Amino acid sequence: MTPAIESRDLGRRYRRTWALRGCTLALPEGRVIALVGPNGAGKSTLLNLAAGLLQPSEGTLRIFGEPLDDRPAALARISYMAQETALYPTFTVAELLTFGRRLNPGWDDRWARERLSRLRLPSDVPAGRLSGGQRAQVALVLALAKRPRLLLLDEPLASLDPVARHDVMALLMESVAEAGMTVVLSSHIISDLVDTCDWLVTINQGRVQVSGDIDELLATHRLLTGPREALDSLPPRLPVVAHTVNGRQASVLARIGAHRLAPVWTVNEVSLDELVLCYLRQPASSALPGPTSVR
Ligand SMILES: Nc1ncnc2c1ncn2[C@@H]1O[C@H](COP(=O)(O)OP(=O)(O)OP(=O)(O)O)[C@@H](O)[C@H]1O
Repeated sequence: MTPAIESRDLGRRYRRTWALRGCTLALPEGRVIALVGPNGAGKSTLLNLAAGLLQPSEGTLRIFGEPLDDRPAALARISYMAQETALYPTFTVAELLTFGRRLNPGWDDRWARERLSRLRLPSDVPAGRLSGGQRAQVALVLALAKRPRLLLLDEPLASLDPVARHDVMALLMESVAEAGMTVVLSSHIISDLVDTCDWLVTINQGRVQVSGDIDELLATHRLLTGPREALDSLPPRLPVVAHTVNGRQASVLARIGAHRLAPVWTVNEVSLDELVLCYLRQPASSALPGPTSVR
């Protein structure tokens, strides 16, 4: 299957600083993809490149198998909700809908109106007077009404209270189930994404560390605990993501695969939170499967 997003050695720099470098990825279509990384990791840069709002400084990027271009037909397939929810503050919700309808050939006006009224979002109030949560919901409805094949969301939950977070995610998941689109959403809080995403990308200091199916990542990573002397007995080729030594005890997060371990190790499953945290604490660790790994 052609990946939704495919990049090879993609990089973008601002003057001398590389915001993203050596990014080789193949993100499958039809998935809800979590893009996780600390502040300044390069998440927005990658999303802006995928949305066609930034040009690469090096490398290539394909969306649904085609190089990015700015023809209306190509851009119509992509919706992007940027970090600072960019709704024109003086426009009412009704005016924003009209705006969207006029600009987007595939606009689903009936769906958007029905959804806004179900969410009890007022249509005659200027966007600037809505609460942060309401603005996020309106922005998401607008992004979805375009009927995109690829939806890019840059920290859609930032600054929302728990109820608004829940409502925004519920709206998103309902729409994903209806439309079967590909969604990439960034966050630095993995717990927001655990229940919704099925593919994980971690990005750290401008580099992609992990890209993989979440179930598969959880099935292949294990947390090992044992005496510190046993560290020397670990298989030499075992991919170790991180290890810590506390007194006489060692803890190791490793991508186990078919490796056999000495019986001194206690082997436990790892949660997605723990897995992400370990990778993000070790910028040099990588478990990136190659670009051909899409199934
Ligand atoms: N317009 C710009 N000019 C100069 N440097 C920039 C610009 N935009 C981003 N950067 C730098 O590029 C790096 C990656 O930034 P980016 O916004 O992509 O990170 P991020 O992972 O989205 O961070 P956050 O979680 O804080 O939003 C950072 O070091 C940032 O300072």
